[in-house]
Amino acid sequence: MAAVGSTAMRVLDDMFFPCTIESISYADGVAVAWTIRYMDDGTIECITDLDELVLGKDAAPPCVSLPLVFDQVAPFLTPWEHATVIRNLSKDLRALAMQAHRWLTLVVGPEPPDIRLDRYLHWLLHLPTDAGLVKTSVTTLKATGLHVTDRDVGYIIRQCPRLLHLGLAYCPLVSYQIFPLLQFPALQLGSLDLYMTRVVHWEMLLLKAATGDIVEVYPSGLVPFRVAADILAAATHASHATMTGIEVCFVDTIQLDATAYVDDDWGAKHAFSWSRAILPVVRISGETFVFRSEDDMTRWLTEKPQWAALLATPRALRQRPEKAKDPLDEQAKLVFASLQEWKESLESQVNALTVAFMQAQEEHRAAKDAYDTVERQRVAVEQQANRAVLALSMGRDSAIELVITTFIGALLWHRDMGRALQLQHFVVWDGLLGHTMAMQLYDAVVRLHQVPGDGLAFERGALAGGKTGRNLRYEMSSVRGDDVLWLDGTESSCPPVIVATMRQIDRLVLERLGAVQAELQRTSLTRQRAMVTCYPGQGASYIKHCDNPNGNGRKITAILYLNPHWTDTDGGELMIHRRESALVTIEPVLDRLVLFFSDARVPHQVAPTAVKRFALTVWYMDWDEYMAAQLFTDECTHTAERAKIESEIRKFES
Ligand SMILES: O=C(O)CCC(=O)C(=O)O
Ligand SMILES: [Fe+2]
Repeated sequence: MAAVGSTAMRVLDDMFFPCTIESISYADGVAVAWTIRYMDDGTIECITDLDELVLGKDAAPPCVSLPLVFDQVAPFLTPWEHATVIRNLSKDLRALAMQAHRWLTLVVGPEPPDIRLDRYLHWLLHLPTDAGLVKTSVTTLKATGLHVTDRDVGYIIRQCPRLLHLGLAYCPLVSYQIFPLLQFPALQLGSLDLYMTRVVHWEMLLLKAATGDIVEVYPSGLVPFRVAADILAAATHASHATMTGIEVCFVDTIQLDATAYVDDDWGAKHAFSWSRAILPVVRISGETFVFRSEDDMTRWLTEKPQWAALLATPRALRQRPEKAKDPLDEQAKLVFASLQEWKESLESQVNALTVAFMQAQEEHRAAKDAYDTVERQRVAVEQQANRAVLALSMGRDSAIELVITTFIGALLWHRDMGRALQLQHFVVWDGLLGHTMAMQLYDAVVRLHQVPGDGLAFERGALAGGKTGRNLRYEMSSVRGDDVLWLDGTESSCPPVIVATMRQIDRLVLERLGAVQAELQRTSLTRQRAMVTCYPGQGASYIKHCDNPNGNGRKITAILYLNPHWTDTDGGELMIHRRESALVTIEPVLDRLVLFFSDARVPHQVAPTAVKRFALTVWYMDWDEYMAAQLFTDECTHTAERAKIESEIRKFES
């Protein structure tokens, strides 16, 4: 155990510093701190970690004392280094200085980067040493940040005859010319490691100017950087001057700060110290160089004043000399300009279309809103109307029902006409033909009734005819008091207005109503001949009946009334029988069309008429039912039917 006064070595970063133990502090009988005094500079320090001390016999103090070393180093130091660095370095320096001639390995590295220690290295290499006091090897020289050149490397090698390995880290300017040193037989140097060290293939650049003068440029001032090419490529303003294969461009758009760092193509960072914005970029045989500092450039320019003139007038040089116009270039420019124009016009079209599209979208949205609103109103009206029709069709007030039904017919037309037909089995539609055409039809019918011609003569309305219409037919004016004329429209003397009217009713029933009314959609409808009727007055009527009581094929009865002068007292109303003995009364006024299902759903009658009453009736047949009635009514049915009709007639007569 070491005692106060014994010698020791303080170990820091693998370095040994001789010291003596001044005092030892104890806590609970255990040593916790050692106060040591360094032998070289006499400073005192307190150590709490015993591992940092090597105690014992080997810890012999070196014979060189600090004042000696410091005195020799001092002349090489700047005042700043003197004040701040030397204290830390002195221990290293002294230890190293003792050993230089026995070094086997030397690694020169970049820390700390901002302290130039090449002077110390030179001093170290020349320092007389005492071989008896140094250790056998030193692995690392930590005095770094050296600006090592080929010359320095050569010097180190010559001064350290035992050096087996030399490592250079971040020494930027070492050339290939040092490699032959490795083969030099008098040296033992076995390996040279270049860690991130830029090796250039020239020591000195000889620039030959136009005058024939040679300009010497040392590598420490001019370094080829890939980034220099990038600077040049990025430059929007560069002035050029060329002299015998050397091109100098002054780039004035790159602002390099005094401390700008630029990566070179070895990945190393190089500090630029340019306070000016104008950066000369030199191109020699295709390689691009920049000066790392204004100092370097100044040195270079001092060698050759004509380059300085170039720098002094960079702005005058900025204008590139006008090239002779190449017609192809001109052509390309025109094409480019027209393409550019085209592109711009397309862009503006796209913009305009986008605006229009957005407007249209807006309008569409507004229109859709408006449509939705109206549609909602329509549905509400429709529902109200349907409710009213339904309520009335229960038979409470036939007069109002008629009005409502007519109203609905006028308002909602086909679709809702189909709905009305569905609900109440009949509909009334006023103004089928329009007044003019209706009057033409009226006139034609009256004329036919007055002046029968070409076989178009009215006859008494017949009854029965049975299911097929071919069985027993009879006339009985107390049952049916009209005169009738059947027309199919092909008769030569058939008035064209009748044909047009039939077509109009067809269009309504077959095309429109047939397309929307569910029951009619399922039926294949065909129209029969038209029947023109004239109730001659004097109380002529038609008693309550159904047009298709027995499956004779009639599906829809359509009656168009033709009485322009009808008044309340004329009678002849069509009376439709509803449930619970309610009656709907329909006046047979001009151009009023009544449609109803021909079967038992709509029993109806014609009230006694005081005046002549004209109408045109057509029946739309359910073709399947009609054909079945025609084909499958056998003789037996005929006989039974006939007997039944005869008994009916007797009943009427009695
Ligand atoms: O003319 C009318 O109003 C109805 C006639 C009728 O019911 C018929 O002919 O079957
Ligand atoms: Fe009828």
